Amino acid sequence: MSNSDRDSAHASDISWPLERTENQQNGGPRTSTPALPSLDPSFTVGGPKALSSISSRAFFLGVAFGIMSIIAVELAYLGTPFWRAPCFIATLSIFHFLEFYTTARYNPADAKLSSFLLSSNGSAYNIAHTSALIEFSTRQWLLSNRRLPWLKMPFQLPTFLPALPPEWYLVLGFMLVAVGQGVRTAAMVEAGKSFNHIVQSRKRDDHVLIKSGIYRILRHPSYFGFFWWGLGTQVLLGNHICFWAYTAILWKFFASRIMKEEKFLVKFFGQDYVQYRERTPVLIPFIR
Ligand SMILES: C[S@@+](CC[C@H](N)C(=O)[O-])C[C@H]1O[C@@H](n2cnc3c(N)ncnc32)[C@H](O)[C@@H]1O
Repeated sequence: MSNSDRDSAHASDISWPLERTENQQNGGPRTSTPALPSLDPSFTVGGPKALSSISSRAFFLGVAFGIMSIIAVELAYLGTPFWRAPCFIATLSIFHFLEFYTTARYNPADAKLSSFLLSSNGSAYNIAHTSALIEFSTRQWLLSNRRLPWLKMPFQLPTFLPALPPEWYLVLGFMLVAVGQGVRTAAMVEAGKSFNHIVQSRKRDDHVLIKSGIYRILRHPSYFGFFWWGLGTQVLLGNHICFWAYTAILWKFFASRIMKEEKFLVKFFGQDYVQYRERTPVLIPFIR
């Protein structure tokens, strides 16, 4: 068989249905394509793994990250501290994208729409981030009005209004956000199939005790990461009220979650977990 014969034989294998019909009408070779395997309904519209919804959320987060980063850089260039607000939204976009991406890459069987943690975090989560933006914007607006006396203020400015935090505070904020995000992602990578956004009350066959990588240093690295990331965002914004509110709410949430989670881990892994717990810290203040 010459090269051109081989090419035309191959071409007929992948021909479209219309061409195949013409082939058959002309008495050409009969070809048939195997039927497509039926699609798991969870991947279709409305399902928990709907591919269209997953792609649109990833697109939305990418666009939000891009636009917010450009605005933040522009505002910083213009010398206004308002750049911190779009920077905060950009860090949120990265966080939510990485929650899904890391699950899809290292624990694909568990990857679903809710892995973005966009709507499954409850109203407290949304209220917290909205409050952070409100506190920041209000304070910045009041401060900028104080610097522009020709702007008529509708009320007397409070004299206790805190000024913007110093530069080193900003560096600390960036470091907390970067370290927190890095540690959380590293934990999800290391734990792989054993990582689940929902605390498991029954041991799955593929659930193994992870004591390696970042888990060698920290007992709950993904919680450690989220705790310090959350506080870092408030340091970055220079928020005073939300910083303490985030500290209290996150601390209470993780203290109770760790206690509940460890009861199950002791049930799953027995002495192995008890010994691991003894020698590995959490590094969230006052959680042993
Ligand atoms: C959201 S993940 C958080 C994991 C861990 N607490 C952390 O902060 O990195 C929750 C799931 O991880 C599992 N898990 C927690 N620590 C684990 C470990 N060292 N090895 C294996 N599974 C673990 C729990 O059983 C639970 O189902």
